[in-house]
Amino acid sequence: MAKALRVFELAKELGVKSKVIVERCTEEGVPNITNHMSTVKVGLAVTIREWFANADSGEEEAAQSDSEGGVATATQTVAKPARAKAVKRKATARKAKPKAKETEEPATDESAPTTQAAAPVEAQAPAAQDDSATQQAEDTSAQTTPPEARPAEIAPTEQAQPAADEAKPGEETEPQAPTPQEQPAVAAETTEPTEPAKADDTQTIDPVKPVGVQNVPERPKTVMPVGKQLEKPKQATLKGPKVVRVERPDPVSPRPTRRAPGGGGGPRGGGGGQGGGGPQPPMQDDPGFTRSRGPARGRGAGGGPGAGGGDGRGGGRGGQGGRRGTNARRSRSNDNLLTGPSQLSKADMEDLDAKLKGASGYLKQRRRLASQKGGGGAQAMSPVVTGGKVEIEEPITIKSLSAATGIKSNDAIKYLFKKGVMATINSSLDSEMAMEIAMEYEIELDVKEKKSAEEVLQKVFADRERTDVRSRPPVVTVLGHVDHGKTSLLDRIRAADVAAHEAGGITQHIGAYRVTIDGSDNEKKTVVFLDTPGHEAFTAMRARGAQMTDMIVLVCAADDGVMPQTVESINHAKAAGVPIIVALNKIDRPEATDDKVQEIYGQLAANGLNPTAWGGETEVVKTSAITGEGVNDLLELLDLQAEVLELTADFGGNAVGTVVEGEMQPGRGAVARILVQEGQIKVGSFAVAGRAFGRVRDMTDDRGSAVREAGPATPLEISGLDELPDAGDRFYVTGTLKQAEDVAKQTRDRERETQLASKTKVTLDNFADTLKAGQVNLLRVVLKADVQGSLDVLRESLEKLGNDEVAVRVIHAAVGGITESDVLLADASEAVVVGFQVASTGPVREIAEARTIDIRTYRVIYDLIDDIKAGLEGMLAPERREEQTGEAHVQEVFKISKLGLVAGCMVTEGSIERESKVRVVRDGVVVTDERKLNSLRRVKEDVKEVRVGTECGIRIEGYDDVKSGDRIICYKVTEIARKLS
Ligand SMILES: Nc1nc2c(ncn2[C@@H]2O[C@H](COP(=O)(O)OP(=O)(O)OP(=O)(O)O)[C@@H](O)[C@H]2O)c(=O)[nH]1
Repeated sequence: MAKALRVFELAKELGVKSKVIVERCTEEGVPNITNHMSTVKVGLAVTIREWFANADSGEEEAAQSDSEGGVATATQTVAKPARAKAVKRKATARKAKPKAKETEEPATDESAPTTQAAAPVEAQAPAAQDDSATQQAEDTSAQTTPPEARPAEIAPTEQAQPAADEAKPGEETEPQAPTPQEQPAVAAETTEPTEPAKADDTQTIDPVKPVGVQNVPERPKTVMPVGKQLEKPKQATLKGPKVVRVERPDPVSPRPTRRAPGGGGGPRGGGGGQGGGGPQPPMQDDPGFTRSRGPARGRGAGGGPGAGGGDGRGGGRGGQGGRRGTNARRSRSNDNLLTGPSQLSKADMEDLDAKLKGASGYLKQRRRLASQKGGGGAQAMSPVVTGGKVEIEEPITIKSLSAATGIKSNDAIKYLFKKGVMATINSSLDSEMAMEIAMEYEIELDVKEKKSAEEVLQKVFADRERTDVRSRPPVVTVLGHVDHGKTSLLDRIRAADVAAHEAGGITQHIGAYRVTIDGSDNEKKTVVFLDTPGHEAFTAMRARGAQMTDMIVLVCAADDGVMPQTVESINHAKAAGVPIIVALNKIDRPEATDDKVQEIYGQLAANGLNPTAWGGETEVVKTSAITGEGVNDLLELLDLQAEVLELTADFGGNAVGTVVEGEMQPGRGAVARILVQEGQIKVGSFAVAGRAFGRVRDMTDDRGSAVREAGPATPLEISGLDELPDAGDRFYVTGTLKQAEDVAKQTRDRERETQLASKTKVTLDNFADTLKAGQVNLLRVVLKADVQGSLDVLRESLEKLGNDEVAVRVIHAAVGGITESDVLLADASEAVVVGFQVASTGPVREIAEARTIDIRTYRVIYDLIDDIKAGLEGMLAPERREEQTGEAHVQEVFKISKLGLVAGCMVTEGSIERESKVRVVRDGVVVTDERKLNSLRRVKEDVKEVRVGTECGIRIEGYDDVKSGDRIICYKVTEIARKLS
């Protein structure tokens, strides 16, 4: 609230005597100003200041031309410095208000003092006047101003009127001195609104600045400008970005720590100040902020960041206030939606996001636009917008790819469609395809294989502390070509005649044997042998054998030499990185001559196994499984090699090993043959192997003896697992059954996922294959086998058979005998049932017969594969071979009654046979084909054959369009059954 002054205070301020003011007031009819202690209302004080200021500025002119006492008196009393300042301010006012200047220009010299006196009222828009003040100003003007200058002088006063008019309408035309009762009321009205309008709105002119004394107190803060600017502040002329106000400002919860102090611009920082004002709630504890509020500056139309920021401190802060203002922030944030990740803080982003979510109309449109352009907000963070590296875990589906990268599922599906791949959101993608899609969006996909519970378990075992490390027996794998004598050699070593019991004389599945031999130092040494099948179909099993072995004995028949599977075995050994010792077996055979041996050495050397006899490093031992020759030498070499390798294992802790084989045994259920590689396993141990888990019920060694506990390098058969594990599965003894179960169940889930994924697996390659499959003749097979390993390799072998036209599809493969459900499945899917080393029961056979389902069982793998191959070949369309036997030229065509058209021909090549097929060629074009002859005549006789150089009459069955000049070609067709390569 503005403070009223006493006369003496005002006099001091103006540098005049109190008496002068009292006298002037009395002269002007101002009531209640009787002595130096009289109270001067604010409005009156302004008027009094003007009197003395006017008197000062018009000093010289007044001295010459103005004879009016009031002004003349004032002129004489105004101090010089105050006068100089007033002149300066006036000049500034002219700059700021050209309009005011224009009104002054017509003024004559005589009117100049008056005009100058009126100008401050107009241009400076001083604080609100009360009626008396206004009246005083008008009175002054009326006395001194020429008629032509009056309207311009009065105008601002009229504009300043509303406040007064409201109180006293109609009084303007008859100016009177206000009554004492009216005056306080008007003063109250005029002083109240002054509060919000602070100094920075006063533009460049300070009409109430003291003119007499330099060190006078600050002008009263409550004094408000009058005239135009009170109601209509001058428009800020900012050049900053135009901010579109899009909605009513939302109340923003104050964040004092984030607010810049300020907002009230300096003289030229008004723009920034405006930006900072308006919608902000007052923050009383923040003076800078408080200054920024208010109707005059708080229009929310301020410039953007720093726009119009003043050069003074206040201006700078005003600019900052503008940047922090809600509207400014919203404007900036919205821009960021389009331009990408912003510099805004997390809090700002959350704030923005919340607003966007709740917004409608324009903002939603902006958000949509931003989303389409891929900028701003959450979208901006998405790799689909930013590109870069993205990790994804297998198995990958379109859905998971979309989730990881932000690529829309539909876009991925469309992409695949364009590539000719039909897919759905749940379709699996191989990693290559997923990467290809990602690359379209400049995303580098880093495909991570999912770490299974088993892998975690494996790591636990790998990282565990070794507590009882000791030397262990070597594990030796015997590899070699089929029938080169692997099993016989092993038999010789372990004195067990396994080969005699093998159906077809072939080792069908992997076996592990623990053999005690006489070591090089005459100590008994134990060696574990793995006997692997030699047939090509068992490649996978051989590979597994090589992976768990310490060294390899490569059996090569001395009468045969290095064969394809010998080379393959060498490659497996090399891949496993284990030493190889060659057993040149069947050395007792007459074909095993020295020359042959040398030839084989050459073959071995050519495959990277240079024999020591040739100066190489590969030991080659000549052996005979029949006579036993060289077998001890071989064992000695193995022992030496084991010493070199210094093989050790941890005999403490839980066992870990590898499944060698699994089979279902009557009364025992799932039986796993395992090789323990580290730790201990006991009857009662909890174990997991692949999908199988359980508690070890019983254990037998390789000789069939029951054991209760076993350590490293021990081949065992164990029962107690709930399912059959696969050959090659890692076997772990776990602390609890739950742990084993968890690992096994996860493996089962993964298998199921993989199976499901493989059903709908989409790749560019297999899509074409799938299409072809519609045209391929499929031989569907239900496959049963005695053990898992055989089943795996049989399945692989069968599915490899076939070509573009025919193929085998194993629709079901399982270990065990042929059951009714196998037959029913085969019936439903038009399949054959094939059993290897398994049988079917009588009732099952009866069902099969009733449904005409073909059940075939085999004991030798060759027979099974050959039969299936023959079945496939039978499905192949036969090859059609055409042989031209003769050609005749039509010389003339006759129409014979009862017979129709007859072509008179000359046989030009071979012979025309009655039973042959013919085609007609006209001008090099076949006009009809695969026709039969209706009649073949020579002269008038029907004949079976007409030879070259002979004329004949030909009638073609169903074709009467033969013309002279046609060629009739005679040919035979033979069909040849095709073979699969
Ligand atoms: N004369 C002679 N015959 C042998 C020798 N070793 C094996 N044979 C014979 O060769 C044939 C095949 O022997 P296997 O031991 O079954 O050969 P394999 O390599 O184990 O054969 P697969 O199990 O099919 O891989 C048998 O008839 C054996 O009697 C040998 O040193 N000398």
